[in-house]
Amino acid sequence: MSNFLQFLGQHVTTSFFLNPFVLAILSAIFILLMFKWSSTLPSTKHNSPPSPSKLPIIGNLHQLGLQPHRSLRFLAQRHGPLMLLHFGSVPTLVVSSADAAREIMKTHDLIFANRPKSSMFEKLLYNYKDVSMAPYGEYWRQMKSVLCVLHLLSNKRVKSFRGVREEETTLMIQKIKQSCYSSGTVNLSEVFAKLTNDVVCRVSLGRKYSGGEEGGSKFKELLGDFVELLGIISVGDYIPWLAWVSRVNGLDARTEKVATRLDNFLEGVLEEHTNFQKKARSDGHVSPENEDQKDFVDVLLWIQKENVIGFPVERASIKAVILDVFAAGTDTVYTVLEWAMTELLRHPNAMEKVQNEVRGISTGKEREVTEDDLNKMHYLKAVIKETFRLHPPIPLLVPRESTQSVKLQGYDIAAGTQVIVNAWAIGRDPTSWDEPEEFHPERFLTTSIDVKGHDFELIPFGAGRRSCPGIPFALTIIELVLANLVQKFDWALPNEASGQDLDMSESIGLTIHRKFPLTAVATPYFD
Ligand code: HEM
Repeated sequence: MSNFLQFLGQHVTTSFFLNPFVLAILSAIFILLMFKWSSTLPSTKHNSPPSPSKLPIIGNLHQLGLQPHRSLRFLAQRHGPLMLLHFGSVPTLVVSSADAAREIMKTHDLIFANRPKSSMFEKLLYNYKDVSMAPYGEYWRQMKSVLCVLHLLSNKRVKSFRGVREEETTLMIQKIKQSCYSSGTVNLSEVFAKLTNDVVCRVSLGRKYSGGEEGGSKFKELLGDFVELLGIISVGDYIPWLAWVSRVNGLDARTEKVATRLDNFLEGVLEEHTNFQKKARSDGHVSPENEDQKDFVDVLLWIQKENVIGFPVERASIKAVILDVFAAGTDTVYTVLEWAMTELLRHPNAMEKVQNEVRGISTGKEREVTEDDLNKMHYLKAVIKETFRLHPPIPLLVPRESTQSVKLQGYDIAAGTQVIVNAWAIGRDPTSWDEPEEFHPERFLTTSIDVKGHDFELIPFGAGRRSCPGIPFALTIIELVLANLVQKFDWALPNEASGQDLDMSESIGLTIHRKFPLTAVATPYFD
């Protein structure tokens, strides 16, 4: 054996390797091995989406301005529908076309199903125990599909609140009539804010907490603080070593105070419900017929007690879900009503058409618009869609985050990239819409495009796994209120102003409503 090795050592190294045929084979094997090795290395050529130039430390934060949806559209017009920005140290992909949004929310929906962390949401929503900001995973899946979609926001449950919607709409109409007779004008923004707040309070907590009722003004003020804080970005989220700023400027203390006050309030509500249920049981008043009178807290406590969904629901989860409903369901609905009436006042032709349609359909003895009539009101629905297109209440939707690297339209997107979809810019994209800046509800009479997340040109409620579960809840109340307003009154602007004089400035924050309240003159139609 040792002789053989010696032989190899002497001869194979010389004559064998000098053989041209062996040399050719060895070279081919070497090239193949090199090719295979290089293809297993991470690609050094990373094709990032185009980026505007950035500043040290803050990145592109200075380019967001007070109205980020407008600033980001401006940047996208120069850099393209997929654009990579840096918010401090956080890479942020900005999506500004229907095609790019489809890639994120449909083709690669699973990869983009996470939400980025936010210290504000963490503190206010019980460490992400809610649905909207919960990280993607089993907890979120159970809470959303079983709890939200099946038990709280199902069509059946939404229908069960029909009485609440109709009562509150009637009260709103009475209030408008009173305003007409007393001052001649109506502050519609105030009317819509009260209406949505009262409906959401009754549906979720079982009773109203607005001015006049017990604890009302305190809760309203607290809710205002809560929604305002959700719209504030804590600097430490984007520049971690500056997290101390929120401690020094009082933001942390304010957030903790609001979180504690909200928790005390919700504890009181839960206690009240538990005592009420105990009493009802001991009085023998619990029966399946009561199902229709259950509010969200009742349903959640029942699910917790009976272990209906197969996993334990913590008390913190119940409180976080209730806060989600307030955060997601009040300002958004009120905003749509405010912009819809603004646009109708600016466009008398559209106002006349929608009035004729609604008055023509609800002609019964009582002349009441009922929810059964709404499906026949195609122009009304077109007005609402057009309002969503021009004024999506949350113009940049709710941010997503990628959980793994992915290629999008030829660009490499790294895992952990924050994603912002500019639904406002997509709704005004001239490649998808004719005369995109014009309010033109007729465009929806000849197309099947809807707001429900299947048509990426119009995605005010998002799309895919993380899309909004509150669409039936929101649309039913918006349609009912708008139909009643245009049926029961003729509308004009104060001092005979023309619609085109109406100030269209937008507020700042997460939900974009009018900067100045909408005031109008209402003349009762039937009196
Ligand atoms: C006009 C009214 C509303 C608008 C424009 C709206 C819009 C949105 C948007 C843009 C998202 C994020 C979607 C995504 O990431 O793809 C969302 C999520 C959500 N919305 Fe709404 N929403 C409205 C009403 C409501 C209502 C009334 C409720 C409940 C009563 C609700 C509950 C939620 C929840 C729980 C989520 C989180 C879903 C998840 O992360 O899986 N929303 N909404």
